[in-house]
Amino acid sequence: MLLRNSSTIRIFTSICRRNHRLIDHKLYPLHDRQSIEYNQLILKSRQEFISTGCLYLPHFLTTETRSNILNEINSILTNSSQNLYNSYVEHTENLYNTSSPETNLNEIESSSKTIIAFDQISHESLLRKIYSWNPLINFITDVIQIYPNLYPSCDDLGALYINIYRQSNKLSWHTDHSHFFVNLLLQQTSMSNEGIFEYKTKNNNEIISRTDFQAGGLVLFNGRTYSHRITEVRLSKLPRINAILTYDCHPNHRLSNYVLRKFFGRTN
Ligand SMILES: O=C(O)CCC(=O)C(=O)O
Ligand SMILES: [Fe+2]
Repeated sequence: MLLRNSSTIRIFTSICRRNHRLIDHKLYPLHDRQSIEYNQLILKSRQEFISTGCLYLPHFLTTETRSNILNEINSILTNSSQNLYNSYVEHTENLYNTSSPETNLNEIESSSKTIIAFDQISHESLLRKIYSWNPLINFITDVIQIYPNLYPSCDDLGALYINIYRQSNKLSWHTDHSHFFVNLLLQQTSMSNEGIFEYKTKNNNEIISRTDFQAGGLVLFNGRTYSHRITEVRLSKLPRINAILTYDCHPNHRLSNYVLRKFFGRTN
């Protein structure tokens, strides 16, 4: 019995250890929630998130993890590109609003990108491992401190998805429903002023342009309070690629059919 228990613990520890090696665990000791280093990281991260609405953790993924994930994505792109959804959305500043007859045409923006939905990402994918890795969920819970618990979404399409911004793609100014989104930066464009994440400060006086963002970083952003956008990719042959990880305070979170149709072009 003792033997079985200790071998179960060994297997469990080795799975956890393998997962924490996917990220730069020396810089970000998410696996060691009791440590002083972890608590210092929470204090610093929370301060950045609360004061600016944007927490940026550079070099979050190891170079190897990022390149393996990009290989996974390239194989999805070559094997199923005709099944991927090229989303084109017209929207007001609130991305999720149904446009009403009263909407002034000048207020309408448009956005376009290619999306790889959750059900198109393989079950063995490293992205899925990172998405459901409990230390990451605990870390986000500890930084945000709005909800006692966060859970991976149950949505078959929107739980975890990949955005690809190619030439002429962009995401116009908008705010989100959710208090936060988690964004893994996987590839930046080859042009320093294209496919850039920008947001407005609270009183909309200033636009912050995050030209410092690099592939491999993790971003936690308060998209409900701060209007944000991705600038157009014009000349870059290299698309901007990023993954959105959706967590919610309810364990049974799903997107509405309206949102699914709008963003994924289908409901299942
Ligand atoms: O693709 C991005 O980096 C931003 C995504 C975003 O703002 C959104 O999906 O609401
Ligand atoms: Fe957004």
